[in-house]
Amino acid sequence: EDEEVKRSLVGFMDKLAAGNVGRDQSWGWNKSSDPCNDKWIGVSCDTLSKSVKKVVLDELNLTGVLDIGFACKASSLSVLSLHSNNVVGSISEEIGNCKHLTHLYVSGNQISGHLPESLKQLSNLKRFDISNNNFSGEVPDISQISGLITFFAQNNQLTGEVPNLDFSHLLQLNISNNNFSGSIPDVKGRFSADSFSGNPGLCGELVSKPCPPTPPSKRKSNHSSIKRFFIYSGYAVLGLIVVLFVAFKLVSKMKPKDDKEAVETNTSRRSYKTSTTTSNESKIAENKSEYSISSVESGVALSSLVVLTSPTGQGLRFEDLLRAPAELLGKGKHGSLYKVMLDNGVTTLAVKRIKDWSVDSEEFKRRMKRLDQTRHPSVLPSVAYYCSQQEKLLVYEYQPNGSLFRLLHGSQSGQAFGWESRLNVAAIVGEALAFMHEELGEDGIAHGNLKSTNILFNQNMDPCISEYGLMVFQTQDLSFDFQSSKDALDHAAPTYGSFKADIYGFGVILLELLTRKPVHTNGIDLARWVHSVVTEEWTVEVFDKALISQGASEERLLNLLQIALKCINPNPYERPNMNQVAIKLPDSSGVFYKKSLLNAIGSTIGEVVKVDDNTKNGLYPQYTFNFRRYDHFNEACSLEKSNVENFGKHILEKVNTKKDSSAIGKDAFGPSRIVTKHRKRRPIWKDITNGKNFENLG
Ligand SMILES: Nc1ncnc2c1ncn2[C@@H]1O[C@H](COP(=O)(O)OP(=O)(O)OP(=O)(O)O)[C@@H](O)[C@H]1O
Repeated sequence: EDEEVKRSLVGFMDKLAAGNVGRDQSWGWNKSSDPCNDKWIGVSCDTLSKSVKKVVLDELNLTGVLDIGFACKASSLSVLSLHSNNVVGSISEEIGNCKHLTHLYVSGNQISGHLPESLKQLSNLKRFDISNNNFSGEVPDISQISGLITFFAQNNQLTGEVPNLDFSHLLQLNISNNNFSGSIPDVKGRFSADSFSGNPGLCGELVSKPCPPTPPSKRKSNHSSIKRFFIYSGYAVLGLIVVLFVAFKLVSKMKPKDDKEAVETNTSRRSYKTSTTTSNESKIAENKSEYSISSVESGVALSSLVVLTSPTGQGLRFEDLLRAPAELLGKGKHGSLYKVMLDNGVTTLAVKRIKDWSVDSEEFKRRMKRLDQTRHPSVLPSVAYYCSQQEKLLVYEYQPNGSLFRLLHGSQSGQAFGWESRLNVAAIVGEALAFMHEELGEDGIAHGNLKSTNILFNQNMDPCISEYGLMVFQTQDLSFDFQSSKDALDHAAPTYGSFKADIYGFGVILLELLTRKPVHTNGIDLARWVHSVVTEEWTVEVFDKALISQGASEERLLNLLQIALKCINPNPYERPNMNQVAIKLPDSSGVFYKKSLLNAIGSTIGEVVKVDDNTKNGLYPQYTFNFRRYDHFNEACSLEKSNVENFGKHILEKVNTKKDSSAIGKDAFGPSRIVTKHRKRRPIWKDITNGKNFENLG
């Protein structure tokens, strides 16, 4: 780091740790050493630029004063985390200098004062947690930070209206126990009353407290329109009741006949039965398929397919599934998996049939509902499910590019799966898992069966976690390394074991990425093998030789190995939680950022006409663009590198060498705009999930 930054950081720590008896030499943070080369405690650096990227000083009993100004002298700082210390002071306007900040975590301290206006300038901010402090005053308008996904500010003394946030993109919100007042805005059905409770001045439907009527002066002008509105609504409601009544009568008359026809037309293939258990109304409400079906195995009439909110499932009926040809993809420990191509010739689904499910039907339905509400772009959502006493079926979108297991250990395992790609998989999966654990911690829903066959690649070769929440961890499933802690876990809540088993599973995935060795070979367990090699100080031996020959830095390999070893600690109580793991992983947002920027450039200047998916060979995809705006310039430009900025320059060079500026037109972008215009805009989850729809970015 450069001298000035180093001095500021030392100043930052001196203030923060003032009077901290626990601080010793081993922490670093002094002028005679370097934060990156000498590994100051809590500091992570960018390996190329050797500049400070993350400062994580959680639970260190720090009791001094926070001086953000000093910290933000490290201009590439992306994560600042001071969870659970006893730090005082305030967040000053100088935080605006932390332009690259993506995560700000200061919860559980004694920080007070107003939030600075310059927060608005943190356009890269994704997660913001100031909960459990003494902040007061109003929250500045940060609605422009569209990449913000977490906003936690509970248990402070904040006042004014509910912060103006981009609710359609925010994934986590908690502003409970403050002094906010006024009406709760439309949160797009994404948050419940819990996010707002403990603010006596708040009103609105969500907190079941009607807002006071608008003052008479305002009301008067609206009076006649309100009156008219009520009169017409009255008529409308009356009309609707009549229509529903008639429809109900008609449907109940026609229904037995319809079902009979259905049974008759389908008996040649499978046997269908009408449901006598559910009323028509509840069928509509639960979005169930039209037909109920007898169990595939036993022929007993049971409940029907429940279609969830994912767009792929809309209109899906059980009979569509049964009519379609199914190909058995594999039989795992917990059931079989079928690839099902629907009649429409477009939709391909993967149907998991679970046997011996240890959870009762009610619990299963509760899980499915919670999982449907908890979306992350890198977690494959279930499209629909079927639940009977005898069996459960889970429907997912089919993912065409196989699993991480196949990529690492499949038949073409000779092919390159580069270091950067492996780091990206680790980062994306780690962040997604941390998100799910945080969201579903209270519901006790962990993945339960995390392994490389459950990490799938979608059509863009982005990894996603599949089958989240389907299994409940049982101590008899413990692998060798768990045995020593079996007793301890037997006495802990089962859900605790599930979350800790996920951490273990993630650690094993990291080991697979680092070693390219399967989890079990000839009776040898990968985790045990790595442990034994590391304790005998043959550490370098564990790494995949291909990584070393590709020039992966030993330091980064060792860092990732350290994380993996913590995750597979035989004692589950000593394993970190997923948030602690994710924060240590390389930053995955860069991956999303590059991808969406590519798409942004594409949609602005032309069309992506071809994508060569080289990812299987360990390369980035190659995009070929046709320029829309520059008609005379109708050549394609391709990009082989991951480096988007070079790509921007490359396009501009081409445009500029044409020297025919009149043909480019008035609205052509100036040289810096293609790159910088989109640079400020971080991708939002929706952009990432729907890779083709990037118009808004333009
Ligand atoms: N949605 C999907 N799209 C494409 N392939 C999938 C999908 N889900 C699973 N697969 C693949 O199908 C194969 C069989 O899956 P299955 O879940 O039955 O096996 P498993 O994960 O090895 O075992 P289990 O989950 O029962 O412990 C695996 O190789 C898996 O990667």
